[in-house]
Amino acid sequence: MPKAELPKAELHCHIEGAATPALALEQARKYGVDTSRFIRGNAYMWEDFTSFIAAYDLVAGLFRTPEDYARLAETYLLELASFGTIYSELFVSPDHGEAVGLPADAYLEGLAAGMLAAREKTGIESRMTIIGERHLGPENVLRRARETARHLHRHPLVTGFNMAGDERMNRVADYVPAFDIARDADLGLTIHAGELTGPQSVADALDLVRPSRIGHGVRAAEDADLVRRLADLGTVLEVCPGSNIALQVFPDYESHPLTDFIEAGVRVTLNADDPPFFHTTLAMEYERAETVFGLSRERLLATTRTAIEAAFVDEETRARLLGTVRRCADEPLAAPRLP
Ligand SMILES: Nc1ncnc2[nH]cnc12
Ligand SMILES: [Zn+2]
Repeated sequence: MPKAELPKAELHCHIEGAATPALALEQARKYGVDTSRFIRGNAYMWEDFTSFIAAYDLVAGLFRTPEDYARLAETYLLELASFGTIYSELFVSPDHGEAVGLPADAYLEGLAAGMLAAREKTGIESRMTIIGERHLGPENVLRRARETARHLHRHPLVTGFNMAGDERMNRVADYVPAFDIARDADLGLTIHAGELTGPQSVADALDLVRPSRIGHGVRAAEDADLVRRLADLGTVLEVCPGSNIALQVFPDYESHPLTDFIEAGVRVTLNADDPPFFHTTLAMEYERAETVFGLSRERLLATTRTAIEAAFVDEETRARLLGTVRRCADEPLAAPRLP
């Protein structure tokens, strides 16, 4: 563990989007796949949201067995732990497993093996939130919610339900039955909204899904009443500044509303979304929050605390992780002591 690392926690990282180009290239060699369409040098190639999702799907297609997914999760979590991350909530998408013939069960078991191996080696805690992909349509997301509710007991690391994908397609209302099933199954709820479309999608998410967290939510900044509503409700935003700039949700960091939300009392967390696709890491997000957005060390610690408070974990785990953050706040130069 490097010295004097501020404890970090993330609530928003898509596991397939965490594969580095180097790991993707190794997988491509293993399966004899030509990657020249989507990897050049050490970078993924895409230019807008649509081509990003296309590249992302091609990378996901390079992971085909439970062992591949175990390696992906363990590699990513070990990297997170190396810079002081104590908790990571991975967004996992069984649609990607199914696309290469890997059933959801085997997909989740592979990921869980990697998560447990990383915890064994470093103490990093992690959980999985199941993604329904919006652009695959309401029926598909509903099927995913039903299956997730059924699989809960077999996969104790699955604790949440989410919808990602192309927010420009269909209406939030079309997906309400899926979220109702997930809520009834006691899964934590979060939903991508206010990233590719405006504040109305955040308002719809609050009205119809009633999630405790929103993925991105940044375009809510265009509506002052909505920002007040987020603050009053205590809804936690999973803010991903590097992703927002890479996907041109905002032209530059000066236009990004992170600090406006904080000043308005909205609860925010820092996240990397799909780190290598957006040339970022969680460490870089924390670093940038300090150097570009001007957040103090106390504010960064508060951000980690908010993430742990909003994490989809059992109360015992939450208390233990909050204890780690508290000890670091008391001892400003101490590295996080993982259990
Ligand atoms: N930034 C993002 N927005 C919506 N869906 C995604 N899936 C992976 N990354 C995403
Ligand atoms: Zn996302």
